[in-house]
Amino acid sequence: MAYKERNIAIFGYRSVGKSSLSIQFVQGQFVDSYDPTIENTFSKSTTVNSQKYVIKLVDTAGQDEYSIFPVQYSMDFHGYVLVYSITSQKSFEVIKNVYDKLLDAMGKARVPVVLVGNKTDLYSERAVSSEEGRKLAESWNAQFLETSAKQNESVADIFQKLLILIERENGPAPEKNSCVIS
Ligand SMILES: Nc1nc2c(ncn2[C@@H]2O[C@H](COP(=O)(O)OP(=O)(O)OP(=O)(O)O)[C@@H](O)[C@H]2O)c(=O)[nH]1
Repeated sequence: MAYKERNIAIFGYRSVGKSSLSIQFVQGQFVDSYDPTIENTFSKSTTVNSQKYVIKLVDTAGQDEYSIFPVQYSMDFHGYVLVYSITSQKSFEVIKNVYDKLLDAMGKARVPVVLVGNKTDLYSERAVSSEEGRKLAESWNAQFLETSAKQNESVADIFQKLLILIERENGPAPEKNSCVIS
């Protein structure tokens, strides 16, 4: 069966776990060291609903509230993973900012996005409630997940959900209703 190529970029404040989520998804391992990313591209095949996909995953350099949205990420990308850490209110504020800039750069009212609250294993340091995350995602019409890259919790679900969203966005138009009212 033919496979579909999907380009996905992962955004978020510094140190929220973008690289760790990418490496956990692509290589199935967690590296407990911190090495700030400039930009990294990963490739991974996966199957969702019997459709094969090859994902090109671009792990970006951490953004902050002053970052200018890198315009190259608004072109040729099918969907986005927006990550904050549940231990950092600051990272939650930054991700709202990143989302606004992303929409501006794309010139669209909505884009396929999965909002991810990472580091659930650090539950004693939680600073952002699940409810806050869920509400933000709802306001964006996006999907929401909490994950732990460390414990490989819900990491593959991020990409499964995003591929389904992208499919909806790019899929064939719904069949016209052939019912004629006279
Ligand atoms: N406990 C815990 N630590 C995590 C988790 N995910 C990432 N970390 C740690 O958080 C630190 C930053 O992780 P990275 O994956 O490098 O974060 P990043 O968002 O790619 O960082 P930048 O490249 O600076 O933007 C590292 O020390 C990771 O080991 C997680 O789910 N749980």
